[in-house]
Amino acid sequence: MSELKRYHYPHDFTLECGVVLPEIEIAYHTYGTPSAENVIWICHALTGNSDPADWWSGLVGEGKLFDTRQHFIVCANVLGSAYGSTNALSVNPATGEPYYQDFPLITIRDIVASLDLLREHLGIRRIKTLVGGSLGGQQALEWAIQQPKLFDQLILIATNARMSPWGVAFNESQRMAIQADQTWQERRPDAGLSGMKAARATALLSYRNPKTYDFTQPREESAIENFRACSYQQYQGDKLAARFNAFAYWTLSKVMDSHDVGRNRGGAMSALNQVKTQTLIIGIQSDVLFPIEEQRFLARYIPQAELTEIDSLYGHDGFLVENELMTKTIRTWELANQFAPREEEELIIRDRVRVDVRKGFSEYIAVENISFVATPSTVHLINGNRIESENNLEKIGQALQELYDFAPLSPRLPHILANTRFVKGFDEATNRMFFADGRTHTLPSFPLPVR
Ligand SMILES: CC(=O)SCCNC(=O)CCNC(=O)[C@H](O)C(C)(C)COP(=O)(O)OP(=O)(O)OC[C@H]1O[C@@H](n2cnc3c(N)ncnc32)[C@H](O)[C@@H]1OP(=O)(O)O
Ligand SMILES: N[C@@H](CCO)C(=O)O
Repeated sequence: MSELKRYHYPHDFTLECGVVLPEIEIAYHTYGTPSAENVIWICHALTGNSDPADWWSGLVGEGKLFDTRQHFIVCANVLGSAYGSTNALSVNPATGEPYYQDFPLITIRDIVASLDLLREHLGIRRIKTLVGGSLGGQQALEWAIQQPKLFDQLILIATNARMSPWGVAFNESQRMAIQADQTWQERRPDAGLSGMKAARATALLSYRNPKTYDFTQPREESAIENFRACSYQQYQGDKLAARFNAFAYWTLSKVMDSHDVGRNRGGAMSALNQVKTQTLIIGIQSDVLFPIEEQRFLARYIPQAELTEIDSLYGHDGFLVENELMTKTIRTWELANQFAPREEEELIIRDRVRVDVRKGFSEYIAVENISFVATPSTVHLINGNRIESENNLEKIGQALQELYDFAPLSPRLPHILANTRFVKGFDEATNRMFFADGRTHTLPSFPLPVR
């Protein structure tokens, strides 16, 4: 657990829309002790808060991917949100009353400006990893464009370079639900709350997909009304209403709409090209709100980007739910990053890795069993066996996991694995690996115990 902290910035804060907030407050959490090299900055999504150990508990905590014992983890609540930073319910110093409907238009760039103020306040000069999903990814991307030298690693999950017309339309439909609430123009904290419930229920349709509902809300055989899916939608509206407000929902949906990294920068491609950080992009194939094409677009135009596409029953919300998959994907990428190739190698290796081997390599980590993938259709095992396949590495991985006990693997294995992207050859007789730079490494021979 970590306490909510507050940073008060007592100066004019000029928003992109031209409005000046006379002061702002940023609510934030930190975990761990800072050093020059251990800062991880997490950006939260639409209804998240500044405590990632709360909403991303599968990834943030002791011994987890973002290990609070090793890293200094920072997360700030975004301007306009309901969780402590300046928002529509804050008192407007000019009037002595809450802003309510007068709260101005906020953009991702405004949020990033506030994050950067907090960074300076905390004395952070270098951020090892900047990570965010959805609206969090939009912030992370914008920040990495503005300050390409500040970050070592950038992880963008289920996000995009600019909000699509489809996404804007979803948000507008949700705002229409809020507007239809007769209380919406009233100046009180719970104005528009019923409308927000309908908005959340609508949003759920974009965070999930038909398969999610088939699986989690199956139709009752004999029912002719009051289906499971109905009470689920109602419940989700109520659940958000218990922790959020319509003003914050309205503000942040507009933040999302205005997101376009290409604005006043000659377009998105040119903006993405300004990212100089090693970047991992994770897309969810079943995401209907931030479709996979949007992450492919990011990967195409961010110079040092890797794209991993994952499958999740949960669609867009997969980034909040698929902890194991996220952990494995990010760990794999981080390991490989420790051995960045020289530029001329990069061309050759990346081509091969991207198209063929890389997928296998990722799967290796995911299933913790394949020593390396020599060709797209041949998997070499640590015990010297070999499996031929039609490049269906996932199936092989599953089969292997059922067959072998991988517990006794060498502690040096991660190092070896990280090098596999440079492997040029493997001699099965001697267990020797030949690297692109001429080095060799002999794998320990451990006949793995068969389960
Ligand atoms: C821990 C926190 O509250 S974090 C607070 C900050 N929130 C955030 O950061 C936002 C990010 N989080 C989210 O958006 C969500 O929490 C997610 C996506 C991670 C998970 O969504 P959830 O709503 O928890 O999961 P899911 O869609 O499976 O719904 C489960 C809930 O619906 C209820 N439910 C499921 N089916 C039905 C149904 N047919 N009728 C009524 N209720 C139903 C379940 O009982 C469960 O209730 P509970 O949350 O009170 O335990
Ligand atoms: N479930 C997420 C959706 C937006 O990414 C949230 O409520 O923040």
